[in-house]
Amino acid sequence: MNPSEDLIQQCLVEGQVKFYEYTRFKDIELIGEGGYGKVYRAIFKDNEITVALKSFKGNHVSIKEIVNELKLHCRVDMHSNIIRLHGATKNEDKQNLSFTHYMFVLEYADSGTLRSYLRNNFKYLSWYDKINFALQIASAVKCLHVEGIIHRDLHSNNILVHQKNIKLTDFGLSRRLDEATNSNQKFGGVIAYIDPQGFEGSRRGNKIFKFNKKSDIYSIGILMWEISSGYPPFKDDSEPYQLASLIVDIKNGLRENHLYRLLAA
Ligand SMILES: Nc1ncnc2c1ncn2[C@@H]1O[C@H](COP(=O)(O)OP(=O)(O)OP(=O)(O)O)[C@@H](O)[C@H]1O
Repeated sequence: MNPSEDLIQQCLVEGQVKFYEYTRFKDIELIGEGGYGKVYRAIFKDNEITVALKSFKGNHVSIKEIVNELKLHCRVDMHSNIIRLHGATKNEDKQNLSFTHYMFVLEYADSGTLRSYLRNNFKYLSWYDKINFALQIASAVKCLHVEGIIHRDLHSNNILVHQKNIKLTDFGLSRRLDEATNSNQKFGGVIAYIDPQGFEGSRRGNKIFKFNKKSDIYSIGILMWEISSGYPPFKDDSEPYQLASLIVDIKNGLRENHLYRLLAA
């Protein structure tokens, strides 16, 4: 075992995360790939339950970040709108090894990301459904905040849908509030959802801007706009925004306009 894997091992030994032998899974099939690694659907042989297995690419993510995500996830693993962390497994396939072969074993969400769900189902959603989504997102984020965690990366590709219910996921960028407010933040996340104060560079007046609970609330506001309009924010196919100019425009007060979108539809 390499020394950094000790950190994960420590989480397992301390009983914070349950370990499952890889051989207890079958029908493992790739279903998605994010910036940090691959996601597989698999069946847990003991009870035939479908789960998601999340692996991590080498160089893109440090073991420290994986352990951070594991520990934060454990602290909020009791909310029905937060994807459940069942445990961890270790892929012994030596051909397929990258940085680490540990994988998270997660609850499987059967309807994909909120972004794709809205794209495919928006016309079938009632206002009751949309308000329900908004309430469930707010409730999941409230749970994080009560535990002193800020998510920092809330957007419609980090929110999954299962049986018409919200499942918040991806704590890769999340931090405990005390850590987040005591450290210089690199900002992550998807531009349109990021608290515009984060674009002020590292300084705002004489103060260094720290992402905080209100930053998550801003992202929820953007998500509510998206749920009510059915469009991803600032996505205009006829005139796509350049990233740099979008940042400047948002800094200068640009916001999405719900009425305009409805009329344009
Ligand atoms: N628990 C899950 N159940 C079902 N599908 C999932 C689950 N977790 C992830 N996926 C699918 O796998 C894809 C990749 O997920 P992942 O969290 O690795 O990346 P991402 O959020 O898209 O990107 P990044 O990690 O760079 O922010 C998702 O877009 C989703 O379609």
